[in-house]
Amino acid sequence: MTAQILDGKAISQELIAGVRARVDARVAAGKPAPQLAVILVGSDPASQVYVGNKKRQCENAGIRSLAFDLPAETSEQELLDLVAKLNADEDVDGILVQLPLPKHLDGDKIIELIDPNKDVDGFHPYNIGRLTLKMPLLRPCTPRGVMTLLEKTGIDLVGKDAVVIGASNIVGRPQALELLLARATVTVCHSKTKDLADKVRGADVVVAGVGIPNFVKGEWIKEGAVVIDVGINRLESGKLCGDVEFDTAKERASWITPVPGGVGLMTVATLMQNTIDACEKRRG
Ligand SMILES: Nc1nc(=O)c2c([nH]1)NC[C@@H]1CN(c3ccc(C(=O)N[C@@H](CCC(=O)O)C(=O)O)cc3)C=[N+]21
Repeated sequence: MTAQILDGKAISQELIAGVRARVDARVAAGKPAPQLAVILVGSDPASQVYVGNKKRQCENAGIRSLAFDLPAETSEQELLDLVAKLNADEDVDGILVQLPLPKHLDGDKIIELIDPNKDVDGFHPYNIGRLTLKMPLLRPCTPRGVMTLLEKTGIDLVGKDAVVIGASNIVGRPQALELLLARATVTVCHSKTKDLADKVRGADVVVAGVGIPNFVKGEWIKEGAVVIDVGINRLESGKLCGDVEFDTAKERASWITPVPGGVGLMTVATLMQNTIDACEKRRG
């Protein structure tokens, strides 16, 4: 079998057009467009690329973006004060603190201070708790974007065997919760998992987010499985590649996401969705 490509570029553009229509409807009704605050501390080159993409997609979606580009030496108190100010600002709908933060800053502590109703990353313990309890509010962008891609395949997830590789707070764990909510049978694998290849061989859906180039071998993929590659690894050549051995996996999968042009673009489009969701919920 040769896989169909799940085109993150096309699907993310569809999503953004949908967000744009909701924003335009607000503006036509005399309401303010949503406003997203993006806080970037330091100058990590990958973060600068991602934040640049977020700003560009805000423009396409009609969302106002407020950029806070802070020096790497920013103190924890300064960052906490900024978040508190944005929490209190009625004209701010979403607050995003780009991760990873410089080592002297405690990301968990800062995320916990964000107003959960403005937590468009869906990282606050309140929002993760809501997802855990089957009452999602703001959902983490990457896993929600992956669920949108899975919907596009038309495959019913109920009762399917899903294997998530990676157990991070921003990808693996919330991805497992999303798949469980969709009533798949979920196995979460991580660096201590025994016989990973066998687990993947049994999977109808594989979601890989480990950050190691070509970590998941094509020969592990079950014929007809859906393969979602969340990895974004920059090779020394400057080329991007995912966590899955794409060329061999695509000969077995029914659907597969490319890198670049897959999940990464969906993450940003889903951030736009979360921002309009947060705005409509908070302001009406
Ligand atoms: N608070 C926070 N929220 C995030 O959502 C968040 C974060 N921190 N830290 C880092 C990760 C990573 N992330 C990506 C965003 C866009 C692409 C993206 O646009 N990717 C393009 C190309 C990227 C490129 O050219 O480097 C693609 O895959 O085709 C990828 C990855 C958001 N993250």
